[in-house]
Amino acid sequence: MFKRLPGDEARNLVSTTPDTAVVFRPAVVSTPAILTIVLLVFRMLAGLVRTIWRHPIACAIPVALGAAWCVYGWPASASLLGTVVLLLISWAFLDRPSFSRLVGYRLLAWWRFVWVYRRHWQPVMTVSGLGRHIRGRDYLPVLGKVTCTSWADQVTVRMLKGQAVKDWTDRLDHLAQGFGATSCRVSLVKAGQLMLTFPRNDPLSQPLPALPVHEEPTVGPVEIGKREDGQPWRLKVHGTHVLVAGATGAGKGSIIWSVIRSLLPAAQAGLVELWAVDPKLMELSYGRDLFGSRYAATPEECVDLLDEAVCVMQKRAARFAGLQRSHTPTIEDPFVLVVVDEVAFLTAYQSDRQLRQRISSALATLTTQGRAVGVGVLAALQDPRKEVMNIRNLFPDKIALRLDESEQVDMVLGDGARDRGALADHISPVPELGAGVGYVRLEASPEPVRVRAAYVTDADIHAMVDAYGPYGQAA
Ligand SMILES: Nc1ncnc2c1ncn2[C@@H]1O[C@H](COP(=O)(O)OP(=O)(O)OP(=O)(O)O)[C@@H](O)[C@H]1O
Repeated sequence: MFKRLPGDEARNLVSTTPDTAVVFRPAVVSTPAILTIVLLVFRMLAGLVRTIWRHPIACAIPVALGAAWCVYGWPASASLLGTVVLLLISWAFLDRPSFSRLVGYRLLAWWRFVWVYRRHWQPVMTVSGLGRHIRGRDYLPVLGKVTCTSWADQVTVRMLKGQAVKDWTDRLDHLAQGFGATSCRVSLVKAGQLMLTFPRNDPLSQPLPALPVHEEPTVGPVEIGKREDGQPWRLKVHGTHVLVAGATGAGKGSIIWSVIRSLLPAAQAGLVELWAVDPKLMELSYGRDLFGSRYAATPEECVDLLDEAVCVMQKRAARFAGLQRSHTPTIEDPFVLVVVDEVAFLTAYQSDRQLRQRISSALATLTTQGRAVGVGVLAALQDPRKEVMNIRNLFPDKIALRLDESEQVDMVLGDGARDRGALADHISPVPELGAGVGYVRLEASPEPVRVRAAYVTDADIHAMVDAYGPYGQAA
């Protein structure tokens, strides 16, 4: 691609007569005009066919208007145009979602393609270093299709040969600023092709109220909030263990309470048992009656409760051995969810070494062997460093809420998560804007997804205790 051009040889010439200028004249072969014209006409025709093929309706409208003008005169054409506009406006008023999907977002995508991305493509690529300017020629990544959703623009890009995804993830800020967005995310579509996501607005900027409790008992995945793409955020709790990491005030409580809230009907039906380990004596004590006797606060109580969970797990494992490899919740063998608020109080900050070791080993046993027999752990943690939580990798699912340092993002979500756009250290510390907002990795994709948990208020917890408290007493 970057073959040396004949002109470059001039600099390698050695002249034996220094006073004589070396003049290099490359041979010029003139292309016949007819060939250039044929090529241009062919390109125009190909472009026309491609446009008609891709946008048949958008092309049909100006053709019909033009035909009406020619055949019946301009008044007919103008009234046809007015009718089309009126129909579109009525459609937009009557059925906004279908109008947006079929017309609105397509028009917006076309406009953003022309006005934002194509217009700024060359300067952004060159300045950010993603394009190359070599010997007078620009080599730029190819801008593909632009698709608009309710909250973001998705832009497909063909990378330059030899570029890596990392070249792009290293320049997220350049891309976001260059195209006037607040952030940018990069995902690989297929070899050599990327999708850039530029949010246009933030659908998670408003706190979400607590979600209604569905009467139907379910062990999950349980709905606990909203994803950035507008879909419900469902968290798997049965058959896994979940670690929620977030700085103080990040909203860990909203995830814990949203999970508990959605499991209450199943708990009432006897399919789930909620066990609470609350060393901070703050978060879970608020709905203490929901846990009945399975509530522990002092370090001694906590270790006893965790040991009891290990005991339940081991008894089940002994019964299931050779008979079944996965757990289905039943009244005899309900799903046991051990909720631990601020797990570091029990592991890193516990001064009694013996207790600390017992707690760590109980947690490690539960997280390595519990999920197949229906014992899960949902733990919250402020500081995800290894010194504080050396078993964090035993939790298959992790949620990164607002974190203090950028390095902590990869500690929670795995290597490269921050490069791919999980900017958990950029989440606002203002509770209304950022509490409960975080990033998760869904099973189907390595790309981090931005989410917000619904906020379960103190009044909601009281109402939950009133409605489902008897379950706790009975447990
Ligand atoms: N999902 C949410 N949406 C909106 N606001 C929230 C949400 N979750 C929490 N908040 C607000 O943020 C404040 C702090 O939340 P919370 O106590 O759950 O944080 P935390 O991460 O548990 O902090 P800590 O570790 O200090 O206990 C709450 O008092 C509430 O006002």
